[in-house]
Amino acid sequence: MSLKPNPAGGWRPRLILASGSPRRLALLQQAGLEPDAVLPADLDETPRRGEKPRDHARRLAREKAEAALAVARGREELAEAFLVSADTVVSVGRRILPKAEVVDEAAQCLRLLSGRVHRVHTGICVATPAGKLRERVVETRVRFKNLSRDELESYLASGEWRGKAGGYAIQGLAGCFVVKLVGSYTAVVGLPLQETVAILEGEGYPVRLSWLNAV
Ligand SMILES: Cc1cn([C@H]2C[C@H](O)[C@@H](COP(=O)(O)OP(=O)(O)OP(=O)(O)O)O2)c(=O)[nH]c1=O
Repeated sequence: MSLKPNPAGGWRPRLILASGSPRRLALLQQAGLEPDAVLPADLDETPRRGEKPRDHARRLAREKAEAALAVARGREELAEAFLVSADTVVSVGRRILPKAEVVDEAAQCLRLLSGRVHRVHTGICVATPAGKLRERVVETRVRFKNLSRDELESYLASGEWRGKAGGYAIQGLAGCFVVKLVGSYTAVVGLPLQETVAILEGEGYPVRLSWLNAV
């Protein structure tokens, strides 16, 4: 890989985040990584018939990466970049819960999640400057307390569920519902940091270079 000078950071390779999620940007920054470009992909996220939740998360992460790569190819300054995309899916058994857009959807999800264990599958896809795609799905099990009618209504009134897989955001008020979590907290929020950093480092991206000046 031939490195080009990067105005944002010496000679480090360019980094693209293929996501419009502010949580994913914040998580990447938490890992000391500042993307040079943010390229959200607009995809049809409907699950295929019979598609398993983890396969769905893997496929969408890859499709987001491919869509963003097509855009990046047309931009000289993004040549030879690393790219990161992700997709988060909440499931109960084989059932994939929607990304709640209206209050009824969120209410249905939360009634289903109340007092039970569910799974959060976050697919990640890392594209390298050499054109390789590395994929991984991180699975986390989360148990919610029994939600009272009051809790449910207050949560729905907060609006925090909007645009979130399974109709909740663990990093907000819904953190109060979690009895137990086995797996990766950052994967539930939207980007599993340990696994993302491991893939980037394994492919030669100098992740820890940017940690040197972290306070
Ligand atoms: C379960 C859960 C999901 N989420 C969010 C993460 C994702 O943003 C969203 C799931 O939808 P995604 O389709 O994974 O992502 P997105 O549409 O928000 O962004 P993009 O496709 O551009 O990357 O739900 C939380 O923020 N907290 C949670 O606890």
